[in-house]
Amino acid sequence: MILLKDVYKEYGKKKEKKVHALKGINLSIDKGEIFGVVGFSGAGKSTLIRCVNLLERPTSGKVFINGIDLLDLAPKDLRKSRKKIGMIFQQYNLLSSKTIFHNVAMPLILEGKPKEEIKEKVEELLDFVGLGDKTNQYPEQLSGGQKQRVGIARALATDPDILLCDEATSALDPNTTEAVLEVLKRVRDEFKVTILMITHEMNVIKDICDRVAVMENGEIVEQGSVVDVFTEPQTSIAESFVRTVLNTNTPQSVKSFINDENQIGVGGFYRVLFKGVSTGAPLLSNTAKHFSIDINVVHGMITELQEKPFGNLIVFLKGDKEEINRAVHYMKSQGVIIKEVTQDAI
Ligand SMILES: Nc1ncnc2c1ncn2[C@@H]1O[C@H](COP(=O)(O)OP(=O)(O)OP(=O)(O)O)[C@@H](O)[C@H]1O
Repeated sequence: MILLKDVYKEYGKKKEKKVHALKGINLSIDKGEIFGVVGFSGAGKSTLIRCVNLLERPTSGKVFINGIDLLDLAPKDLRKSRKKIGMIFQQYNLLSSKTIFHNVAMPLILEGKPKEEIKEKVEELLDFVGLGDKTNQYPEQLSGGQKQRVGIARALATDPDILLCDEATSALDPNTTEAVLEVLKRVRDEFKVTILMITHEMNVIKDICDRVAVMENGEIVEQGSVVDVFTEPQTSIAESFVRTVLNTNTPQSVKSFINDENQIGVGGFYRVLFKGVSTGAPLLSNTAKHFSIDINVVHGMITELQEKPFGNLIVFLKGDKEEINRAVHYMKSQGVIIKEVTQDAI
């Protein structure tokens, strides 16, 4: 559906002033997927999303949409392909002097569609985003979340296959963000639209994305399913983003309590990750029954990822090393991920 191959983007002409905004991006996004790109300011996210519809032309590389390389197209064919790519923006980009109806109708008016067809389509879209009663109002009369829903309705007017979301919820409060994300989920489910969203908010990725790529300094440094990246981030930057929403670290007050080895005894700290079904099993009590070890739960959290439970526990396994190894082996066989960690890493 969306395929970026070795995409580079340089800004600036003079050698000493060149900015290498994208340095060889390879990305493949499937039809009907919600794909998130996260990164700090300046990582290259906006440049990346703007290269997908050629608002920015890559310096080199290829951009395939539905198997067609956009960079090979003549201007007329490019305009046609672009109609299949909708976009929504952080600042909504609505026309303040036009009504909500007119804002959503604009792409269809520009296409020269008949009035009746436009009316039917716009009303249907405004109903879809829950703003059927706002048709005659003006953007300034709406809240931020409502404006963004108008932006979504406008982007859907040309029946796109792809929706690009550029920090679409960054200006919104958490409740409004949730409502807009719900609409985006329905856009994917009901219209089968593929969604590429860039954000610096990891909670947005957690709430609606199927897969995520982490960008740093013009490169994708990590990508994978949301469950994999959240549960086992491979890079420190991915880990720091994950920590902004899943605080798996043991609070300092608990850490100082267990600082004294005499209090905890001989053994080791382990991080236990439960994904999906394994979250419901009474694993710790079974392990304590079967092996001569004590299990002390130091810290724990349970949340939901991709509508499945995910648990992260820090435990101290106390006892004979051989017995602990056998217990760890048993827990692994029950489908959890368990790793010994140093006291500093809990
Ligand atoms: N039109 C431009 N001309 C020159 N440099 C640019 C231009 N647009 C972006 N850049 C530079 O390219 C790099 C990547 O910028 P980009 O806006 O893509 O990052 P970003 O991750 O989207 O950041 P933010 O979250 O702050 O928008 C930055 O160093 C930026 O200064």
